[in-house]
Amino acid sequence: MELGWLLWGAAVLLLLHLLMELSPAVNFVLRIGFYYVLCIVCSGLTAPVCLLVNGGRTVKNMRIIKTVVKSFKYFFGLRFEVKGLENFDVEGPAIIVSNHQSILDMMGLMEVLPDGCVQVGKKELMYAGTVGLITYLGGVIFINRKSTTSAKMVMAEVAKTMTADNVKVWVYPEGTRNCTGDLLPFKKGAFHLAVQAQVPVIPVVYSSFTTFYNPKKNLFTSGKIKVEVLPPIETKGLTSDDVSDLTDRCYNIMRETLFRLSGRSGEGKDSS
Ligand SMILES: CCCCCCCCCCCCCCCCC(=O)SCCNC(=O)CCNC(=O)[C@H](O)C(C)(C)COP(=O)(O)OP(=O)(O)OC[C@H]1O[C@@H](n2cnc3c(N)ncnc32)[C@H](O)[C@@H]1OP(=O)(O)O
Ligand SMILES: CCCCCCCC/C=C\CCCCCCCC(=O)OC[C@@H](O)COP(=O)(O)O
Repeated sequence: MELGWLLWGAAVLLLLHLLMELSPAVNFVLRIGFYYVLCIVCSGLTAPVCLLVNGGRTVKNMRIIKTVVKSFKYFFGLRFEVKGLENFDVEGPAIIVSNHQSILDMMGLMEVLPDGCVQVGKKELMYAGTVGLITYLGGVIFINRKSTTSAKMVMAEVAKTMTADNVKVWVYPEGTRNCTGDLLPFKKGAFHLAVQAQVPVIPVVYSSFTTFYNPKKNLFTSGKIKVEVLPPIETKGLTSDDVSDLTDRCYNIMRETLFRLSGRSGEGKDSS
Protein backbone atom coordinates (compact mmCIF):
# COMPACT_ATOMS: atom_id res chain seq x y z
CA MET A 1 0.00 0.00 0.00
CA GLU A 2 2.70 2.51 1.06
CA LEU A 3 4.92 1.43 -1.82
CA GLY A 4 1.98 2.05 -4.11
CA TRP A 5 1.65 5.66 -2.93
CA LEU A 6 5.39 6.16 -3.31
CA LEU A 7 5.30 4.87 -6.87
CA TRP A 8 2.33 7.12 -7.68
CA GLY A 9 4.17 10.10 -6.20
CA ALA A 10 7.31 9.33 -8.18
CA ALA A 11 5.26 8.91 -11.37
CA VAL A 12 3.53 12.28 -10.88
CA LEU A 13 6.84 14.03 -10.19
CA LEU A 14 8.41 12.43 -13.25
CA LEU A 15 5.47 13.47 -15.38
CA LEU A 16 5.64 17.07 -14.13
CA HIS A 17 9.37 17.10 -14.76
CA LEU A 18 8.89 15.77 -18.31
CA LEU A 19 6.12 18.30 -18.99
CA MET A 20 8.33 21.12 -17.71
CA GLU A 21 11.19 19.95 -19.92
CA LEU A 22 8.94 19.60 -22.95
CA SER A 23 6.79 22.66 -22.62
CA PRO A 24 8.01 26.13 -21.67
CA ALA A 25 4.40 27.14 -21.01
CA VAL A 26 3.97 24.39 -18.39
CA ASN A 27 7.32 25.27 -16.88
CA PHE A 28 6.33 28.94 -16.64
CA VAL A 29 2.88 28.31 -15.21
CA LEU A 30 4.20 25.88 -12.61
CA ARG A 31 7.01 28.19 -11.49
CA ILE A 32 4.88 31.32 -11.31
CA GLY A 33 2.05 29.30 -9.74
CA PHE A 34 4.48 28.09 -7.10
CA TYR A 35 5.49 31.72 -6.43
CA TYR A 36 1.83 32.66 -5.86
CA VAL A 37 1.26 29.66 -3.59
CA LEU A 38 4.43 30.50 -1.64
CA CYS A 39 3.27 34.11 -1.18
CA ILE A 40 -0.23 33.08 -0.12
CA VAL A 41 0.86 30.30 2.26
CA CYS A 42 3.76 32.23 3.82
CA SER A 43 1.54 35.31 4.27
CA GLY A 44 -1.02 33.13 6.06
CA LEU A 45 1.66 31.70 8.36
CA THR A 46 3.47 35.00 8.95
CA ALA A 47 0.37 37.09 9.73
CA PRO A 48 -0.28 35.44 13.14
CA VAL A 49 3.42 35.83 14.00
CA CYS A 50 3.23 39.57 13.20
CA LEU A 51 0.08 39.89 15.29
CA LEU A 52 1.62 38.05 18.24
CA VAL A 53 4.94 39.92 18.14
CA ASN A 54 3.81 43.45 17.27
CA GLY A 55 0.08 43.40 17.95
CA GLY A 56 -1.26 44.96 14.73
CA ARG A 57 -0.50 47.20 11.73
CA THR A 58 3.04 48.54 12.14
CA VAL A 59 6.14 49.01 10.03
CA LYS A 60 7.99 46.81 12.56
CA ASN A 61 6.25 43.82 10.93
CA MET A 62 8.26 44.49 7.76
CA ARG A 63 11.31 43.00 9.53
CA ILE A 64 9.48 39.70 9.99
CA ILE A 65 8.05 39.76 6.44
CA LYS A 66 11.49 40.56 5.04
CA THR A 67 13.11 37.61 6.85
CA VAL A 68 10.56 35.22 5.33
CA VAL A 69 10.61 36.67 1.81
CA LYS A 70 14.44 36.70 1.64
CA SER A 71 14.37 32.90 1.54
CA PHE A 72 12.15 32.80 -1.59
CA LYS A 73 15.01 33.44 -4.02
CA TYR A 74 16.54 30.02 -3.32
CA PHE A 75 13.43 28.27 -4.69
CA PHE A 76 13.79 30.07 -8.03
CA GLY A 77 17.58 30.15 -8.40
CA LEU A 78 17.67 33.95 -8.24
CA ARG A 79 20.81 35.76 -7.09
CA PHE A 80 21.04 39.40 -6.08
CA GLU A 81 24.22 41.43 -6.34
CA VAL A 82 23.68 44.56 -4.25
CA LYS A 83 25.77 47.75 -4.27
CA GLY A 84 25.41 51.06 -2.44
CA LEU A 85 23.42 49.95 0.63
CA GLU A 86 25.30 52.64 2.60
CA ASN A 87 23.27 55.23 0.66
CA PHE A 88 20.25 54.29 2.77
CA ASP A 89 22.04 55.60 5.87
CA VAL A 90 20.48 59.04 5.77
CA GLU A 91 19.39 60.72 8.96
CA GLY A 92 15.58 60.51 9.23
CA PRO A 93 12.94 59.88 6.59
CA ALA A 94 13.42 59.63 2.82
CA ILE A 95 11.53 58.68 -0.33
CA ILE A 96 12.94 55.63 -2.09
CA VAL A 97 12.06 55.27 -5.77
CA SER A 98 12.74 52.18 -7.87
CA ASN A 99 11.87 50.55 -11.17
CA HIS A 100 8.99 48.04 -11.18
CA GLN A 101 9.18 45.08 -13.54
CA SER A 102 7.08 42.26 -12.14
CA ILE A 103 5.42 40.75 -9.09
CA LEU A 104 8.83 39.12 -8.55
CA ASP A 105 10.05 42.61 -7.50
CA MET A 106 8.73 41.89 -4.05
CA MET A 107 11.78 39.62 -3.57
CA GLY A 108 14.20 42.33 -4.73
CA LEU A 109 12.43 44.83 -2.52
CA MET A 110 12.86 42.71 0.60
CA GLU A 111 16.47 41.96 -0.32
CA VAL A 112 17.49 45.59 0.33
CA LEU A 113 14.59 47.07 2.35
CA PRO A 114 15.94 49.33 5.12
CA ASP A 115 14.35 49.30 8.57
CA GLY A 116 11.34 51.56 9.09
CA CYS A 117 10.28 51.66 5.45
CA VAL A 118 6.75 51.24 4.06
CA GLN A 119 5.69 50.97 0.44
CA VAL A 120 2.98 52.72 -1.51
CA GLY A 121 0.78 50.10 -3.19
CA LYS A 122 -2.42 49.94 -5.21
CA LYS A 123 -5.46 49.42 -2.99
CA GLU A 124 -6.46 46.25 -4.88
CA LEU A 125 -3.59 44.48 -3.05
CA MET A 126 -5.54 44.80 0.18
CA TYR A 127 -8.12 42.34 -1.14
CA ALA A 128 -5.60 39.68 -2.19
CA GLY A 129 -6.51 37.28 0.64
CA THR A 130 -3.66 36.49 3.03
CA VAL A 131 -1.28 38.62 0.92
CA GLY A 132 -3.64 41.55 1.50
CA LEU A 133 -3.60 40.87 5.22
CA ILE A 134 0.19 40.78 5.40
CA THR A 135 0.58 43.96 3.34
CA TYR A 136 -1.92 45.64 5.67
CA LEU A 137 -0.06 44.43 8.77
CA GLY A 138 3.25 45.59 7.28
CA GLY A 139 1.93 49.14 7.03
CA VAL A 140 1.71 49.43 3.23
CA ILE A 141 0.07 52.74 2.23
CA PHE A 142 -2.81 51.95 -0.11
CA ILE A 143 -3.76 54.38 -2.86
CA ASN A 144 -6.66 54.42 -5.29
CA ARG A 145 -5.11 54.84 -8.71
CA LYS A 146 -8.51 55.45 -10.25
CA SER A 147 -8.93 58.67 -8.28
CA THR A 148 -6.15 61.24 -8.58
CA THR A 149 -7.77 63.41 -5.89
CA SER A 150 -7.90 60.62 -3.33
CA ALA A 151 -4.37 59.37 -4.20
CA LYS A 152 -3.01 62.91 -3.79
CA MET A 153 -4.83 63.31 -0.47
CA VAL A 154 -3.29 60.08 0.85
CA MET A 155 0.17 61.17 -0.33
CA ALA A 156 -0.24 64.62 1.29
CA GLU A 157 -1.16 62.93 4.57
CA VAL A 158 1.94 60.71 4.27
CA ALA A 159 4.10 63.82 3.75
CA LYS A 160 2.85 65.11 7.10
CA THR A 161 3.21 61.90 9.07
CA MET A 162 6.47 60.48 7.70
CA THR A 163 8.62 62.99 9.54
CA ALA A 164 6.73 62.56 12.80
CA ASP A 165 6.89 58.76 12.52
CA ASN A 166 10.41 58.74 11.06
CA VAL A 167 9.56 56.33 8.24
CA LYS A 168 11.00 55.96 4.80
CA VAL A 169 8.51 55.50 1.96
CA TRP A 170 9.16 53.29 -1.06
CA VAL A 171 7.35 54.34 -4.24
CA TYR A 172 7.37 52.80 -7.72
CA PRO A 173 7.15 56.01 -9.77
CA GLU A 174 6.29 54.18 -12.99
CA GLY A 175 2.98 53.43 -11.22
CA THR A 176 2.63 49.96 -12.76
CA ARG A 177 4.70 46.91 -13.71
CA ASN A 178 6.81 47.19 -16.84
CA CYS A 179 9.07 44.36 -17.98
CA THR A 180 10.40 45.79 -21.26
CA GLY A 181 13.94 46.50 -20.10
CA ASP A 182 13.23 50.26 -20.19
CA LEU A 183 11.48 52.71 -17.86
CA LEU A 184 7.96 54.08 -18.29
CA PRO A 185 7.62 57.85 -17.82
CA PHE A 186 7.57 58.67 -14.09
CA LYS A 187 4.48 59.86 -12.28
CA LYS A 188 5.19 62.79 -10.03
CA GLY A 189 3.54 61.67 -6.76
CA ALA A 190 6.79 60.46 -5.15
CA PHE A 191 8.59 63.70 -5.97
CA HIS A 192 5.75 65.91 -4.72
CA LEU A 193 5.90 63.87 -1.54
CA ALA A 194 9.66 64.37 -1.17
CA VAL A 195 9.39 68.13 -1.73
CA GLN A 196 6.39 68.52 0.60
CA ALA A 197 8.21 66.63 3.38
CA GLN A 198 11.60 68.21 2.44
CA VAL A 199 13.27 64.79 2.55
CA PRO A 200 15.85 63.28 0.17
CA VAL A 201 15.00 60.95 -2.72
CA ILE A 202 17.03 57.75 -2.89
CA PRO A 203 16.87 55.98 -6.27
CA VAL A 204 17.23 52.19 -6.37
CA VAL A 205 17.69 50.41 -9.71
CA TYR A 206 17.26 46.71 -10.52
CA SER A 207 18.83 45.34 -13.71
CA SER A 208 16.45 44.17 -16.42
CA PHE A 209 14.76 40.77 -15.87
CA THR A 210 14.29 40.20 -19.61
CA THR A 211 17.08 37.61 -19.89
CA PHE A 212 15.43 35.25 -17.39
CA TYR A 213 11.81 36.43 -17.05
CA ASN A 214 9.34 37.21 -19.81
CA PRO A 215 5.70 36.20 -19.35
CA LYS A 216 4.95 36.79 -23.04
CA LYS A 217 7.56 34.18 -23.99
CA ASN A 218 6.80 31.88 -21.06
CA LEU A 219 10.34 32.48 -19.85
CA PHE A 220 11.18 32.12 -16.18
CA THR A 221 14.56 30.59 -15.42
CA SER A 222 17.17 31.19 -12.75
CA GLY A 223 19.11 34.42 -13.04
CA LYS A 224 21.18 37.18 -11.51
CA ILE A 225 19.78 40.61 -10.64
CA LYS A 226 22.11 43.54 -10.07
CA VAL A 227 20.79 46.13 -7.63
CA GLU A 228 22.25 49.55 -7.06
CA VAL A 229 21.21 52.00 -4.36
CA LEU A 230 22.19 55.45 -5.68
CA PRO A 231 23.27 58.46 -3.58
CA PRO A 232 20.43 60.50 -2.05
CA ILE A 233 19.20 63.57 -3.93
CA GLU A 234 18.49 66.43 -1.53
CA THR A 235 15.22 68.38 -1.77
CA LYS A 236 15.81 70.96 1.00
CA GLY A 237 14.63 74.37 -0.22
CA LEU A 238 12.87 72.97 -3.33
CA THR A 239 9.26 74.00 -3.98
CA SER A 240 6.44 72.52 -6.06
CA ASP A 241 7.83 74.43 -9.06
CA ASP A 242 10.94 72.21 -8.91
CA VAL A 243 9.08 68.90 -8.92
CA SER A 244 9.24 68.42 -12.72
CA ASP A 245 13.00 69.00 -12.77
CA LEU A 246 13.51 66.68 -9.83
CA THR A 247 11.43 63.99 -11.56
CA ASP A 248 13.42 64.33 -14.81
CA ARG A 249 16.71 64.24 -12.94
CA CYS A 250 15.82 61.01 -11.13
CA TYR A 251 14.42 59.49 -14.32
CA ASN A 252 17.61 60.18 -16.28
CA ILE A 253 19.94 58.88 -13.56
CA MET A 254 17.84 55.74 -13.09
CA ARG A 255 17.51 55.05 -16.83
CA GLU A 256 21.25 55.35 -17.34
CA THR A 257 21.87 53.07 -14.36
CA LEU A 258 19.27 50.56 -15.62
CA PHE A 259 20.99 50.32 -19.00
CA ARG A 260 24.44 50.08 -17.43
CA LEU A 261 23.37 47.31 -15.02
CA SER A 262 21.62 45.45 -17.84
CA GLY A 263 24.65 45.65 -20.15
CA ARG A 264 23.18 48.28 -22.48
CA SER A 265 25.78 51.00 -21.77
CA GLY A 266 25.66 54.20 -23.76
CA GLU A 267 21.89 54.21 -24.20
CA GLY A 268 19.61 56.27 -22.03
CA LYS A 269 21.60 59.47 -22.16
CA ASP A 270 19.93 62.71 -23.20
CA SER A 271 16.46 61.29 -22.72
CA SER A 272 13.68 62.68 -20.65
C1 LIG B 1 5.56 36.64 4.19
C2 LIG B 1 5.23 36.43 2.74
C3 LIG B 1 4.82 37.65 2.11
C4 LIG B 1 4.45 37.58 0.69
C5 LIG B 1 3.83 38.86 0.18
C6 LIG B 1 4.35 40.03 0.88
C7 LIG B 1 3.97 41.36 0.46
C8 LIG B 1 4.81 42.30 1.27
C9 LIG B 1 4.57 43.71 1.14
C10 LIG B 1 5.22 44.30 -0.05
C11 LIG B 1 4.30 45.21 -0.72
C12 LIG B 1 4.84 45.77 -1.92
C13 LIG B 1 3.82 46.63 -2.54
C14 LIG B 1 4.24 47.07 -3.85
C15 LIG B 1 3.10 47.58 -4.60
C16 LIG B 1 3.50 48.27 -5.82
C17 LIG B 1 2.37 48.94 -6.48
O1 LIG B 1 1.23 48.74 -6.20
S1 LIG B 1 2.79 50.06 -7.72
C18 LIG B 1 1.29 50.87 -8.07
C19 LIG B 1 0.93 51.89 -7.09
N1 LIG B 1 1.89 52.94 -6.91
C20 LIG B 1 1.87 54.09 -7.57
O2 LIG B 1 1.05 54.32 -8.45
C21 LIG B 1 2.88 55.14 -7.18
C22 LIG B 1 3.26 56.06 -8.27
N2 LIG B 1 2.17 56.92 -8.65
C23 LIG B 1 2.09 58.26 -8.35
O3 LIG B 1 2.95 58.75 -7.64
C24 LIG B 1 0.95 59.07 -8.93
O4 LIG B 1 1.39 60.35 -9.20
C25 LIG B 1 -0.33 59.15 -8.05
C26 LIG B 1 -0.09 59.92 -6.76
C27 LIG B 1 -0.83 57.74 -7.73
C28 LIG B 1 -1.44 59.89 -8.85
O5 LIG B 1 -1.53 59.28 -10.09
P1 LIG B 1 -2.53 59.78 -11.24
O6 LIG B 1 -3.89 59.74 -10.71
O7 LIG B 1 -2.24 58.98 -12.45
O8 LIG B 1 -2.16 61.27 -11.49
P2 LIG B 1 -0.82 61.95 -12.09
O9 LIG B 1 -0.99 62.06 -13.57
O10 LIG B 1 0.38 61.27 -11.59
O11 LIG B 1 -0.89 63.36 -11.42
C29 LIG B 1 -1.86 64.35 -11.81
C30 LIG B 1 -1.35 65.75 -11.43
O12 LIG B 1 -1.24 65.86 -10.01
C31 LIG B 1 0.10 66.17 -9.63
N3 LIG B 1 0.37 65.46 -8.37
C32 LIG B 1 0.58 64.14 -8.20
N4 LIG B 1 0.79 63.87 -6.89
C33 LIG B 1 0.69 65.02 -6.24
C34 LIG B 1 0.82 65.40 -4.87
N5 LIG B 1 1.10 64.48 -3.92
N6 LIG B 1 0.67 66.67 -4.54
C35 LIG B 1 0.42 67.62 -5.48
N7 LIG B 1 0.28 67.33 -6.80
C36 LIG B 1 0.42 66.07 -7.17
C37 LIG B 1 0.96 65.72 -10.77
O13 LIG B 1 2.16 66.43 -10.83
C38 LIG B 1 0.07 65.98 -11.98
O14 LIG B 1 0.10 67.34 -12.31
P3 LIG B 1 0.94 67.87 -13.57
O15 LIG B 1 0.54 69.28 -13.70
O16 LIG B 1 0.55 67.03 -14.75
O17 LIG B 1 2.39 67.70 -13.21
C1 LIG C 1 -9.78 36.09 -1.57
C2 LIG C 1 -9.00 36.58 -2.75
C3 LIG C 1 -7.78 35.76 -2.97
C4 LIG C 1 -6.93 36.41 -4.04
C5 LIG C 1 -5.60 35.81 -4.00
C6 LIG C 1 -4.65 36.61 -4.86
C7 LIG C 1 -3.35 36.39 -4.28
C8 LIG C 1 -2.22 37.13 -4.92
C9 LIG C 1 -1.09 36.36 -4.39
C10 LIG C 1 0.17 36.52 -4.54
C11 LIG C 1 0.82 37.55 -5.32
C12 LIG C 1 2.05 37.96 -4.62
C13 LIG C 1 2.36 39.32 -5.00
C14 LIG C 1 3.18 40.01 -3.97
C15 LIG C 1 2.97 41.48 -3.97
C16 LIG C 1 3.55 42.15 -5.17
C17 LIG C 1 2.91 43.49 -5.42
C18 LIG C 1 2.96 43.87 -6.84
O1 LIG C 1 3.95 43.78 -7.50
O2 LIG C 1 1.79 44.34 -7.32
C19 LIG C 1 1.73 44.83 -8.62
C20 LIG C 1 1.46 46.31 -8.60
O3 LIG C 1 2.51 46.91 -7.98
C21 LIG C 1 1.31 46.96 -9.93
O4 LIG C 1 0.20 46.46 -10.46
P1 LIG C 1 -0.16 46.57 -12.01
O5 LIG C 1 1.07 46.21 -12.80
O6 LIG C 1 -0.59 47.97 -12.29
O7 LIG C 1 -1.26 45.59 -12.13
